[in-house]
Amino acid sequence: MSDISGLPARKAALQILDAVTRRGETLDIAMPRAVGRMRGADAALARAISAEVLRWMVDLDTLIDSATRQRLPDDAKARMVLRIMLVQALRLETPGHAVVATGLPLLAGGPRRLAHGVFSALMRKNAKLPEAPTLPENVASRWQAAWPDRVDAIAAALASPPPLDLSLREPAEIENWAQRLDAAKAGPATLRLPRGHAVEGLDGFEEGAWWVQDLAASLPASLLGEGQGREALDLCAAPGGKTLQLAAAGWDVTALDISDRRLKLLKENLKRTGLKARSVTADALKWEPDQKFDAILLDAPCTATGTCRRHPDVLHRIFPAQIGELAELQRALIERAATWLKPNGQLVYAVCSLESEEGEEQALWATQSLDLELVPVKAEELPESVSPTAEGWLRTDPGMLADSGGMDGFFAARFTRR
Ligand SMILES: C[S@@+](CC[C@H](N)C(=O)[O-])C[C@H]1O[C@@H](n2cnc3c(N)ncnc32)[C@H](O)[C@@H]1O
Repeated sequence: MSDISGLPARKAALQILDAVTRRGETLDIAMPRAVGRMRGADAALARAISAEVLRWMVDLDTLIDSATRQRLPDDAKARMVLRIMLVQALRLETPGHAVVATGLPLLAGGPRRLAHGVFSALMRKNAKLPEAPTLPENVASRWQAAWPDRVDAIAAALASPPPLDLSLREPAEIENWAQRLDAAKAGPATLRLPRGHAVEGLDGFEEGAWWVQDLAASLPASLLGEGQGREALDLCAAPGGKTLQLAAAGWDVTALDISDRRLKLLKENLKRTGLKARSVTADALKWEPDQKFDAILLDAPCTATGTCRRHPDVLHRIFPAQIGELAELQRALIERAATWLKPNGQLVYAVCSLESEEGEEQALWATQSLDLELVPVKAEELPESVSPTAEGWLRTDPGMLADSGGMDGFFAARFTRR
């Protein structure tokens, strides 16, 4: 059945969506296994279909339910195939005949007539998706409780994948690189390009003049300022966006991560940019340093719900149990890191999460329970588009900077030892 042109990409999309929604796998883990050695264009199509289904799943289901007399079970294969078919017609501009030709074979031996009927009925009715995706119920209730004034803007930001942000190795060269890349300035060291560029083909890639990093992701490391040769520990460092930033800001960096595979990417990034850092493969819960540090950046493992625009799988595989487990790990990491600071040293704790249990609540706990004192973030340390919170923390969300492409959701707080 794979003789039908375009069918392998749809089969891969079905496999990816199954892995995310049934087994809780990330898009990034499910994707390589599903696409195997598929042509680049097919693999990109499989990812685009999967990501769009994950973004619009609730609204696709509303359409499907409006056209079926008997509600299809949530986990029915026919429902997933219909989501795949509809999203192509409604979001990816795939012609109806191609949608049908590549969709129905996915249901070999199954309810093909039903799927064909539902798809055709919705197309005849000129079915449409809303302007902004509807959040899955559990996500909506969490974010509504945490960000009642921001939740609509966050959902609206989910409608499209984000632009491409580049962090510059030499921020002083920003005007020059903005011109060479025809890019907009998004922050003092960040350039922004429309999405869709092949990164390796861009001017400056080979010479390591920049690396890909969302504007929001570049803010936590910037809170540690210039290193002037002092010692910094980048705890949970790989694949290394923030290690590169710290090294470029003159810190003598030790970059630690538990994952050898991810540290390999960090080393490749160091090589390409010509920046230097020591790398250590270790579990931060067991490792003991033989020195203390002037600065520690703890970009902790988290649910990554702040990256929902590029990783919409988080909308369907993160539940309170995962948030609770990660929050526990984060506390253990903060507790250890706090003991590795030199007197007057600074610790920045950061997560790319929109869950207050991983962000705001951790910062409060750290100042109440550990030997740490908050060093409030000041407005002048941040790009014009971002302000510190009243508490002196940094909080971004995908609905910020909406007119120029948004930004990831991040939380960061800076402490010193009491
Ligand atoms: C949010 S990512 C770090 C991103 C990185 N700071 C950057 O800017 O590219 C979290 C990292 O924590 C690492 N990690 C998870 N548990 C760890 C542990 N117990 N010890 C050390 N690293 C850990 C993961 O391998 C992952 O690379």
